[in-house]
Amino acid sequence: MSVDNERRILLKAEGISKDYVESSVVTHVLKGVDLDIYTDEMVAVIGSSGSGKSTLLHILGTLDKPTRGNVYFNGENLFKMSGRARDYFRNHHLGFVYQFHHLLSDFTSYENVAFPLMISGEYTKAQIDERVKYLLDRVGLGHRMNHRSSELSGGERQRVAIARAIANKPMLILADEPTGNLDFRSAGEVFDLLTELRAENHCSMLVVTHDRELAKRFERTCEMSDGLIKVK
Ligand SMILES: Nc1ncnc2c1ncn2[C@@H]1O[C@H](COP(=O)(O)OP(=O)(O)OP(=O)(O)O)[C@@H](O)[C@H]1O
Repeated sequence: MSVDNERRILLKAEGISKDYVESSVVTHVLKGVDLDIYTDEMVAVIGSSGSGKSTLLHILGTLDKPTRGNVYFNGENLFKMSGRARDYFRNHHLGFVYQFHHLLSDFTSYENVAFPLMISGEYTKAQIDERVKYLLDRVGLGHRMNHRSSELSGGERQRVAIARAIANKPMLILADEPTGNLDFRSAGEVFDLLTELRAENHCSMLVVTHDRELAKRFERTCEMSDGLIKVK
């Protein structure tokens, strides 16, 4: 393996804590999580319901701020950036997949995948058209391009959501129970697709899940419990 192909740390989370305060009651959800994600790797964070997996994913994805601790991406402290720089970072380098697809239901598959490319402002209309059609074909939905997401099955919606997450060629995909809402067969197909596209794009992927069977399919699994990651 040449030096260029060696894995290096892409994302480093250090001492991440998150407290929620409601009616003067403080809940310490995360209590100092440390986590490294390397380039071109797939990691699962497993933990029971309420252990703080989604909270951690939101913080790593800069959708929420930690109470204490830092997140570095390629060595840069994400929470020391300006809000605008963080938005740019999120739009250009991260892809998100959620349990409930989060597609815009009145828009077509084509439009849902095209939006992140249009927002980035870095592609011509012809480039967007080529990429969207390629991705929808790749996830097996070339024939559903002009269907609204409300007209698709759960598995099909999740495949559109994967195409959308990968559209901008992100360096890291963050997925929150990406197969949690699907039956056994669709879940397997969606997971296979996610792993194939991740490998083709050489990006990293962090999946949070409570599904131990799913977690077995990862190169590396971390266990979240009592607000900490116990096994790295
Ligand atoms: N905005 C909030 N305000 C107050 N408490 C919150 C908030 N968001 C999450 N929590 C609490 O933080 C804890 C962790 O929630 P989180 O959604 O991160 O867990 P999870 O491991 O992803 O659970 P699940 O697998 O059920 O989705 C829960 O006890 C939840 O009630």
